[in-house]
Formats: sequence, C-alpha cells, structure tokens
Amino acid sequence: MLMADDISYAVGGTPLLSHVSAAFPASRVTGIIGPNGAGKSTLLRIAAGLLAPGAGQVSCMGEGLAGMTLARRARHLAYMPQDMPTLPPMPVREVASLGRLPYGESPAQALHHLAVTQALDKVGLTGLAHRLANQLSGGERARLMLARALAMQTPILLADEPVAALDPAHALAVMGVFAGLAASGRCVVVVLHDLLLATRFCDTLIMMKDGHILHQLAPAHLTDAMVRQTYGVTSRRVDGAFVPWDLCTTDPSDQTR
Ligand SMILES: Nc1ncnc2c1ncn2[C@@H]1O[C@H](COP(=O)(O)OP(=O)(O)OP(=O)(O)O)[C@@H](O)[C@H]1O
Repeated sequence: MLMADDISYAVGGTPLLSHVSAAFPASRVTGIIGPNGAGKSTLLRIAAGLLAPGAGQVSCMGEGLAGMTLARRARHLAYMPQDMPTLPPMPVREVASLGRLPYGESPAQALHHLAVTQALDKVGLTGLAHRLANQLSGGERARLMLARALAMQTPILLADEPVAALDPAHALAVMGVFAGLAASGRCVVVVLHDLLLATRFCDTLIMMKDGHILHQLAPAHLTDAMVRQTYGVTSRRVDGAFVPWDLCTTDPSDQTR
C-alpha cells in the first residue's frame, strides 16, 4: 500500500535516515518502535510526504508520492502528528470536520458528514463534540487530532505516538480502533513507545535505531536480545506481549534480568 524505498535524509550534513526501506501493507497495523532520536518521526513524515527525502522514494498505492497533488495525497493518506498544534476556540466537531475538506466539501457539508460522527465516536469524544477545542485536556486533544485524521477515511493512516498522552483505557480503545481499521483493509502505521501495546496490537514491527532499521518482524519473533540491543533494557514476554522488565522490578537478583 505504502512503500519507502532506500530513503536517506540528512540535515546540515548530519544523516537522520540512512538507506531505509520499508513496506507498509494493507490490512496490517505496522508499528515503528525505537529509542528517542531513532528517526521514527522523520521516517513517518517522509512517508506522509511532509518531508522530501534526500535520496530514495515513497510510493503510495503504486504511484510516486512526490508526483501526487496535495489534494490527491490527502485522499489517500491521513497523518496524525506527534506535536499537538494549538487548537482554535472552535467546537470539537468543527475541528474534526476539517478532515473532510480534501474531498472538496464545504465546511457546512463537512460538519454534518457521517464520517465525522463516526470518528468522534471511535475516539470517545461524542460527548464533547460541542466543547471548544482549546479547552480540551492533553489526552482529549490527542484524541481530537486522531478523530480529524479518521474522518478523512483514507486507505492509509499514519499516526505518530497517538497514545502517548492517553490513559490506559483510551490507549487500549485507540489501539483497538487501529486493529479494526486494518481488519477492514486499511494500512495503519503507528509510532509507539509502549512495547506492550506495540507487541500486542501490531502485526509487524519496524525497530529503528540511529537512523537505521534494525529489524522488521512479527511481534512473535521479537526477542529479549533485540529489545536489549535497541533500548538497552531487559524485557520479558508476558502473555505474548513484551514488557520492559527493568521497569517492573528493582530486585537485582531477579532471574529474568
Ligand atoms: N530539523 C532537524 N535538524 C536537526 N536535527 C533534527 C531535525 N529533525 C530531527 N532531528 C534529529 O534527528 C533525530 C531523529 O529525530 P526523530 O524526530 O525522527 O526521532 P524519533 O525517533 O521520532 O524520536 P522520539 O522518540 O524522541 O520522538 C533526532 O536526533 C533529532 O534531534
């Protein structure tokens, strides 16, 4: 669905990504994981067409992303940024309805579109639809940005740390939404720091470090050695999901360390 082919990207002579190739298929949730500064957001922004790679190319459903008009790109691909923009004093529903504008809908049409209702429902914001967006809490704002992206109903959704500000219940719900989108044939790519959610909900993991991809694999094939190599922490598999074990125990004699 979305392919990054031999991407390199540098700023001021400093390479941020070096020869990165990745395939993001339909019907899958692909998780991009790795330590701070690994290049995850840079890769996602290049995959979204927001940054032009220094070398390599991105193709979107068989078409070069660089050659697509902005409007066409916006009908194929939705992007949720890591940094929350300052939201205007506009009702929540109106902000979410901005996701419909790539379809050429007038703001009034967009506001009443079913996709907006469904998107707000998916992120649990139906009850806050008439509140002003600038009054929302951090987690609520993150869910609104996700609702705006969901309202676009694109075949591809790219989300940069969408659950970082969410409480456990909403994080679980949002990961469930991603799984549902993939089950309906969509391509979902999500940057995550939560190893537990990544290994539980993603179909494929891309592990990055220092601007390189170290591993691309199914969570079932992730090993403690890979986690240690990538993050420098000990981990443990619990019911199929990986938990950074150094966060769970202070006992230096713990046999699992
Ligand atoms: N415009 C820029 N100029 C200089 N360095 C940059 C620029 N943008 C990103 N970087 C650096 O590139 C590296 C990768 O950044 P990126 O945001 O892709 O990391 P990340 O893996 O998403 O990290 P995090 O988990 O902290 O969000 C970082 O070391 C960052 O400081």
